[in-house]
Amino acid sequence: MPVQRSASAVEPASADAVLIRRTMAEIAPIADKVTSYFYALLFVRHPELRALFPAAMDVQRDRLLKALLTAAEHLDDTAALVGYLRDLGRGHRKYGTRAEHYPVLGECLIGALSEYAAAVWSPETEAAWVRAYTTMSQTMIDAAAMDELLSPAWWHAEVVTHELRTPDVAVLTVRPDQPYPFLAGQYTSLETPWWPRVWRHYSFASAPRSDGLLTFHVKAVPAGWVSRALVHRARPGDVIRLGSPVGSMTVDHKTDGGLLCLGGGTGIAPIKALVEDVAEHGARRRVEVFYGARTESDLYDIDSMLGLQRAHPWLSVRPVIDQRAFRRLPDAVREYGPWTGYDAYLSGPPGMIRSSVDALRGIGVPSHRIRHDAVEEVLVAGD
Ligand SMILES: NC(=O)C1=CN([C@@H]2O[C@H](COP(=O)(O)OP(=O)(O)OC[C@H]3O[C@@H](n4cnc5c(N)ncnc54)[C@H](O)[C@@H]3O)[C@@H](O)[C@H]2O)C=CC1
Repeated sequence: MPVQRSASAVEPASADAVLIRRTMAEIAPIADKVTSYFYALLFVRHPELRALFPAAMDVQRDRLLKALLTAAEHLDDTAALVGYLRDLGRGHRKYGTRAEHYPVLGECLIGALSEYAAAVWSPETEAAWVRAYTTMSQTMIDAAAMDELLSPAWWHAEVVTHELRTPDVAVLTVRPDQPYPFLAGQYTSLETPWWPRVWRHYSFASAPRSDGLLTFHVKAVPAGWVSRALVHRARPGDVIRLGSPVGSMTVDHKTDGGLLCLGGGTGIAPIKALVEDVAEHGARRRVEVFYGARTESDLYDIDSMLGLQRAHPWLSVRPVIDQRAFRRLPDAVREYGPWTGYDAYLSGPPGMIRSSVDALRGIGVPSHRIRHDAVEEVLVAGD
């Protein structure tokens, strides 16, 4: 989830924040070594915790570091940091993380940092890390405990339909074992039975339905264990696990402004959910969808998007095919408009999101009207 800076972010850095940022700057060039050493310490000292992590640790290593960097960056921005840590704490329930694991992780983290940031390490630095880690982990523990009262740590969901739309894109429908509340535009984490403890993000491809079924669009990517299993191996009857819904790319039904939606490739999934959401709320707000794909055959969901367009006079769907027009999605959007009074929703590969944000800002769409999931989340989505 993107971390929104709050007003307090302009305050001068505290003494602890200065020491922590100094450590992070010191380890930045050797970050891989530090995270490997951290996990080595953890698994040697506490072998019983190895079972909480996936067999292959590549993505996991990056995630720990990103979380640390994000926390260090926002250390003096309490409101933003607390929101981020609460999400992280809730998200860790599905891994089986318990309150007593946090001090153990903290000791190994400080062990790894003191080893690799020896040049700037001092008793004051250590004390700053202990204080920061204790406060941050307590926020995660409290959020997880609150969440436990409200929802399960994960849901089982049975695959009901599996439709191969192109040689590498499948549309799956699943039935959760208990009610699964979410909002159109959100995403979840998903684990397959073939790669235990390897979780990947997927957006819901439809608004909440009365029969409780959920839909996902999955593209098999070359080194993507989860995506390849979902596309080429999953069949009706298989049972997957789902984490809690997350994400803030949702429709504000208190306003009636237009929605400008850019969906690139399987990024069309949450856009379709948003369209259904607007339709269900009976609002007559304009929704303009630009659906980008590399080739005609990659537009795997165009028939159902055009079906929605026929059913709803307030909706327009424009396919943008790279090969045919020699231009990409953001260029096409620039040619239409102006987009005054519209909120923009972007979903697709990280490069598309970045260049669409630039294009929209360039034609005067204010940043606060541009919504998308954090690019770091999209990077590990769908592997
Ligand atoms: N919530 C979200 O933001 C979601 C994101 N995704 C992500 O969307 C991606 C979809 O991948 P594919 O279907 O293989 O898409 P793709 O690589 O085939 O590209 C789809 C469209 O994006 C455009 N595009 C790609 N890179 C661009 C760039 N640098 N600048 C401008 N336009 C660019 C292409 O021209 C094409 O129109 C995955 O990375 C997936 O993780 C998927 C679902 C939801």
